[in-house]
Amino acid sequence: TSRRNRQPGLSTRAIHLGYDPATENGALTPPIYMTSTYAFETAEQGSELFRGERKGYIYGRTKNPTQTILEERIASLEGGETAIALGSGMAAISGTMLSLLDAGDEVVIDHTLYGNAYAYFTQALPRWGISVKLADFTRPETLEAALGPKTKLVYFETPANPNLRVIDIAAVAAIAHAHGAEVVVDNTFATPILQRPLEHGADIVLHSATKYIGGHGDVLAGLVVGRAETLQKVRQTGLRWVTGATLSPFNCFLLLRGLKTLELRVERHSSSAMKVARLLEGHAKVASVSYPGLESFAEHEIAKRQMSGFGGLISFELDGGMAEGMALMNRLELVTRAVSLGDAETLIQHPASMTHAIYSAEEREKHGISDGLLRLSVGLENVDDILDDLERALDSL
Ligand SMILES: C/C=C(/N=C/c1c(COP(=O)(O)O)cnc(C)c1O)C(=O)O
Repeated sequence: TSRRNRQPGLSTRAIHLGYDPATENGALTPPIYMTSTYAFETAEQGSELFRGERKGYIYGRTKNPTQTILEERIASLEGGETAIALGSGMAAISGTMLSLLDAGDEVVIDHTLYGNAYAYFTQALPRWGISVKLADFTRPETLEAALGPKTKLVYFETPANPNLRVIDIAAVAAIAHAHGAEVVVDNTFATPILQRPLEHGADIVLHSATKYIGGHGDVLAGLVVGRAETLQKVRQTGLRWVTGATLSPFNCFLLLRGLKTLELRVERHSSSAMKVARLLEGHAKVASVSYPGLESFAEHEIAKRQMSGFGGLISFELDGGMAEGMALMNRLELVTRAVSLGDAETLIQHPASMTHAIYSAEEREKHGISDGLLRLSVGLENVDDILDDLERALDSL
């Protein structure tokens, strides 16, 4: 397309969209509005704001000018109408579900989710009369079978935490929409740089912005993107009085800062992860490697079609299973033993006893989360240093 009518790129929008320094004394970076409440010029204007007859700010729990810029930017990057920032990824999930679901509703979830998301759906929602069914979303026929007349929405992650399973968003959306169910996708692992679920038919996309979007291991946050009408419900109920899980203006500033380099960082995470995956795939001590960029990866074809890169997460297992996996983790010197992901630091963790310990052993077995599985978040260090640390530790086993 000619230069004139092309939409600005992802990084250009992440750096500039929704903020004009001229409106803030020329300040190049958006001010942090550290205020919990806003003065009304007149009593009538206050009442009009509450009635929604006037645009403006009332109170920090649901809106803040720094937060507004962040919400406009992430909505643009994901290709959605509007977005909401919340206090964590779990707040984004619970704020959305508790706004959209009522007792008696059903949801269908993929069987591989982040541990606490899995617990939320299988242990929390049923307490409020919302029934949850599981299906293997990589096999659409099992999803079809799980959908019923009361299914309000389907929920999944792709790539999924922790084994990187890739799900065909468009295929799932076609089946869900045929049954009148909405599609909610957790896009934490890929980020809008590598995939935009709304473009494939999803209705809502959400993030643990704690990860790649913050990108520096220094903020916990969640983001939800979708149609204005749906998100209004999430803001006015899920955020405002169901969870009250407000994100601080300072943390909105940290996410705005992270967004500026998101594309750059995701490209580096991905290129380094490809090299690390190749090293692991070729090492005698490694029994299996799951990385969407490997030809050997089960859903490599879908990943190639659906994603513009393969991300920074790798999961793998050693011949010696869990015991050898724990030994490997303890012998690493640069790679850091820690949960979370998407940080500048390369992190390694053991899902079965850490992020997915909340699954029962049989659930883990059934859902492809083996006891020996390790999950590696490849960071931004010079890749040769990451490779050397892994190879030296592996060779020493
Ligand atoms: C320690 C946390 C990890 N993950 C979290 C997470 C959340 C929940 O996001 P908050 O942690 O509440 O921001 C939501 N969605 C996905 C795909 C996630 O991986 C972890 O796996 O290492």
